[in-house]
Amino acid sequence: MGYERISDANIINEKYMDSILFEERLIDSIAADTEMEFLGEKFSMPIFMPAFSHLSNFGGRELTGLEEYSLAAKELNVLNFVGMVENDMFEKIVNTGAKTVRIVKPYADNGKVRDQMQFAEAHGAFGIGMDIDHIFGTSGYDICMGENMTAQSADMLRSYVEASKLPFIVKGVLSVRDALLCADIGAKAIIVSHHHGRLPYAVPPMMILPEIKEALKGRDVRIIVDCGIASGSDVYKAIALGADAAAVGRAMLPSLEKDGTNGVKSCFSNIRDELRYVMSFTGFSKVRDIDGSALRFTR
Ligand SMILES: Cc1cc2nc3c(=O)[nH]c(=O)nc-3n(C[C@H](O)[C@H](O)[C@H](O)COP(=O)(O)O)c2cc1C
Repeated sequence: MGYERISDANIINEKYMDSILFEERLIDSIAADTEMEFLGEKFSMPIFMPAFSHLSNFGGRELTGLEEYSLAAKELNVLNFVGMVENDMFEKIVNTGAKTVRIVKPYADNGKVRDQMQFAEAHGAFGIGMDIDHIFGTSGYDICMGENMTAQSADMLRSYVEASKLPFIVKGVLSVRDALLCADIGAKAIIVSHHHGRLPYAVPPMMILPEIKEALKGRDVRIIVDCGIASGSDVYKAIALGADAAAVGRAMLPSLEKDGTNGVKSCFSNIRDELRYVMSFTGFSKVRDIDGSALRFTR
């Protein structure tokens, strides 16, 4: 039999997540509750919106997909994220009333980075951040939607943190080394992610998560995980391995496309219900109590 090489980090990631199984702990268990706290605010579940961009008006509807999922975030009381957008679109998103983190691109035009961060702060963002895993393309620095990206030093990141009163979140952390640098520059949270497989053979975020969690012990840095998270079981595994919350991106796209805000609400509610179910089955009634003791690793 031939051996087929797999470099796609999305496939490697799915296989890793599916290799983790649950024990049951039913005696003395009570029905779980999915409320949680993140950076001083209460949310209904540890399941956050993704930092998306480029979503236009699905089905010819009036609002863009970005606004539709932001409305769902507001109605569900979950933390909202948005990625590469111009200021006018950011304003529409924040005006939905969703608590929103703006993830700014590592633009080569540093004035644009600072302008977008300042705009976010002035218009009521919950937090700001940067996706540091979108610096490189295969020919050098990446170009996205005609915008050049460039390298970001620790000093540059620190200067963004110092320029704002908002919590700063670094997205695209996939090593203990970068996680510790994020703590050093004063980031309040990181998103452990490979940005849907930008790097071939990228380590599954959940595989490296326990090491990152351990390295950040005693540092004031919260952890979010994304990539391939599509069910309550996936969210549970992320939390059990050390995350405070997980973000669901591509898995909610079909519901968003079909039914807009209501589709996303129903998708997230289903994921939350499965999370609650697995928590109850494994003996954890509160999100903050979940640990890895009910996980079984099969590889
Ligand atoms: C259509 C689309 C647009 C995205 N735009 C951004 C972006 O502008 N900024 C960013 O940090 N990540 C962006 N992402 C990456 C997601 O935030 C997320 O990290 C990635 O899709 C992995 O999560 P998932 O597997 O749940 O989709 C985008 C992803 C998709 C599919």
